[in-house]
Amino acid sequence: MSSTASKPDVVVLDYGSGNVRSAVRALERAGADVELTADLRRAMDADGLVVPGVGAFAAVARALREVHGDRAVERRLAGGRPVLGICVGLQVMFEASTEPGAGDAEGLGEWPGTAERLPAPVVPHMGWSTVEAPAGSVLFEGIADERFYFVHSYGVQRWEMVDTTGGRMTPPLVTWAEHGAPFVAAVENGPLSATQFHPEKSGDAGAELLRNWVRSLRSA
Ligand SMILES: NC(=O)CC[C@H](N)C(=O)O
Repeated sequence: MSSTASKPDVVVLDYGSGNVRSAVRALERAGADVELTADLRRAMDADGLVVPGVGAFAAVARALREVHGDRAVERRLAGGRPVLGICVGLQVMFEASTEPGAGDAEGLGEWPGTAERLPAPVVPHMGWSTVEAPAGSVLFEGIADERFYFVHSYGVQRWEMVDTTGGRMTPPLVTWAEHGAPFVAAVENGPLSATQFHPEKSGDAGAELLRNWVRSLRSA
């Protein structure tokens, strides 16, 4: 996909998150022209916006708001323009986290729900896990049986969004994984997608997932 001089294919939002460089490299390998920036105009104009995230939920939510990343996400979604959250970038698309220090830190609340500590004997969940992807998933096309790399202690363990439109709303596609309990591994909800795992650290399967997302930008 070749971007015009006026805009990149993908902007990775540069707001101090720790995994931006690896995300940029992985997206470039997926065939996208990528720009790392916090410039809101560039973030709005790009075909896709990636919101990476590592570290504490509250710090990520605060840093995102400090560059008005919340505004970029909301305006893009209002216009049906694709956004991909990664790791804490998935968690902050929900309402909250019970992570210490999160206190009353609010996520963007694009989906109802809370990230809660995984009830497993060993936390963080650090390693490769398989996922249960629903039929029709675009992100997991051709890779639904693969394993992906996770590094997290919190996860959204209940999907709380309900369809109040009587079936007129296209239901979100929720992919699950398990570590002590089932948790949301990925969501595809119209223009908003997110993964709890790190596709940029998930080898060939992660690279294919990013290629699937970059290809979907063409039809957005
Ligand atoms: N990989 C991370 O940065 C961890 C994210 C989050 N603090 C969690 O433990 O779930």
